[in-house]
Amino acid sequence: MMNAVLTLHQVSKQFGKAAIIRDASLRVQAGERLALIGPNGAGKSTLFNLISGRSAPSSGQIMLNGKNIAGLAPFKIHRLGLSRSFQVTNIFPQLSVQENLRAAVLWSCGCKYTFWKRLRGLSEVNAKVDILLAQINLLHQRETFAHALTYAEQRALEIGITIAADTQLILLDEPTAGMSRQESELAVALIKNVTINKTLLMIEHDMNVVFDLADRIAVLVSGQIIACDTPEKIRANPLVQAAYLGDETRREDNKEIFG
Ligand SMILES: Nc1ncnc2c1ncn2[C@@H]1O[C@H](COP(=O)(O)OP(=O)(O)OP(=O)(O)O)[C@@H](O)[C@H]1O
Repeated sequence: MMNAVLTLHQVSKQFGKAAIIRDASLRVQAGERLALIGPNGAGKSTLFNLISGRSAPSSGQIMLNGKNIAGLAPFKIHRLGLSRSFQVTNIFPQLSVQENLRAAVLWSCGCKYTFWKRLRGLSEVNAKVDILLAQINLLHQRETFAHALTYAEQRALEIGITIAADTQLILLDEPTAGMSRQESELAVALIKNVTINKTLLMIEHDMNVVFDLADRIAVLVSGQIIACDTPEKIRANPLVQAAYLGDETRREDNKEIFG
């Protein structure tokens, strides 16, 4: 059996009396790209919040490399090897692109202020920033204030911030939301590139992106994982088709994929 980087075992989350996540179990294998899909309000962001420590599950286990991380603080989970991006772009708009990345690199290695004074330390950080700039195709924008980037460039910067810590597991929340088809295609290429030899778990609504990027797809409906399989098997799964074609908001988009 392949190595699981992340394992969810019967994870549930209640908000008051409402059961939002119900007995979710999932294995994310080392090196795979797994997309979490599901209709609006299915609980995808809630599940990401449980995995990344923003909130604690009501019950169940979340194992990161064999260690139960359920209920740990986000920074502790990060130190154990998980980074996440958010649905809403999360950058420092008043800092330049390279300053954003430098801050992420410094934060990720737990560097204190004094670290800046050590030239060797600083040049190591700058070298890492250069690698990140190249990976996210923003070398030519290094001095640009983050607020002046295009939306797609801001999302790329956010991915750079997310991967700065070199964690084994990367969680991306709707990385192509709001992008044009052409921007999405560039973002997919970028994500493929930066997740080589990493493990990716991502929430994504755009089925073209999902089918292009994912090795496997997990489908969440009303807080339950109803299927987790290869893209082809998910496409042919009648339960998934019913869930998607029943989703009024995306019926037309989804007809193309499942219809
Ligand atoms: N803190 C909270 N308190 C109460 N209910 C919540 C809370 N957070 C989320 N919910 C509810 O949980 C359900 C799932 O929300 P969630 O945002 O996880 O869904 P989602 O699948 O990410 O949706 P979308 O695709 O629209 O982003 C929704 O009904 C939401 O109202």
